[in-house]
Amino acid sequence: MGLPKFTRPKGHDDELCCNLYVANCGPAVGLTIDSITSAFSKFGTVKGVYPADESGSRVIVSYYDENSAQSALKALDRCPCPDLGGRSLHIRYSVQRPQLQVVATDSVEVCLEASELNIPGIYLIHDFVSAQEEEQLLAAVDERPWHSLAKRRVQHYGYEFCYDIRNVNTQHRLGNLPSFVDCILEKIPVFKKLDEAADVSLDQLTVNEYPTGVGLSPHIDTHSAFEGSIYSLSLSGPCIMEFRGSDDRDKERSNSRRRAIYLPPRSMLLLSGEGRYAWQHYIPHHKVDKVKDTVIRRGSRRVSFTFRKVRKGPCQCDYSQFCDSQS
Ligand SMILES: O=C(O)CCC(=O)C(=O)O
Ligand SMILES: [Fe+2]
Repeated sequence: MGLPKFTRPKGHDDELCCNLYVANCGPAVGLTIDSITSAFSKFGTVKGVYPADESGSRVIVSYYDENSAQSALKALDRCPCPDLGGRSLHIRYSVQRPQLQVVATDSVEVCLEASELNIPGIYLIHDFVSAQEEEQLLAAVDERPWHSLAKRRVQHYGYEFCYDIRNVNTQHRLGNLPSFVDCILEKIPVFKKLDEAADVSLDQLTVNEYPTGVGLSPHIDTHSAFEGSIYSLSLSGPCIMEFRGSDDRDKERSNSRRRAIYLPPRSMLLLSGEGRYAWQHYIPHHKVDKVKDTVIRRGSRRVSFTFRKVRKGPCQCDYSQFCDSQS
């Protein structure tokens, strides 16, 4: 049986419940599960004693009855416990995390191909760069200075992207895109076969480095900042990218407007048309992703190269409700 996952109760600290989080208690401090069970059984029938984490010195004592838990907490918290070698325990209430429910309602089938997504304008090409090119691209960015944001690091080329205004300062050009991305830019025109209208002359690059488990909040890239084609190359580690149809305010229906795609390293994603202008994209903050029936661990980092073309005039897209140029 898997380990039950417990957390602190949401409400007031002294709200009654059946489970106690007991610190300074467990095999790592010389107390067996049997001796802990026996000591806590004085206050009522113990349903189970489980490790609270990997430390070996914190356990969850679970009773059938709240009153038993309350009595144990009152008697044993911060008092030397004679049945446990005089050890002083630190005890709080704890509730079981509704984990299965979260997974069930929160998960969305992850597609492997963009065509399965059913979002117009989204395309994915696997193995867009070779393993050797991937290595060279990573080495090139690692030789250059990173700029640290709260949870990830970035580099900007061509134009700087300003996160506070979610836009670029078109008056301040940093220069040409660096020559180490030539091997990518040369191949970009193959997207024309998938999307005739794809922009292939790109002048802005943001490199993002995400540590394991770090994702990206839902957003639509500002319409007035960039033209209609946004390319994102994934390197080093995989992730999933989710999409949310942003006009859907009805929570009941929101699942039908949520889609997800698996982005393996070396794949190139194109967001264009409706997928670029009218769907939010984001990367869930997960350390592992469930893709079909396989659990895939995110690597120690994912590095993405996002190529865009800075817009010089107002956006005139057909999605005015999402367009900052038209509102
Ligand atoms: O990391 C990525 O693949 C996406 C980055 C992104 O959406 C952005 O910078 O706007
Ligand atoms: Fe984006």
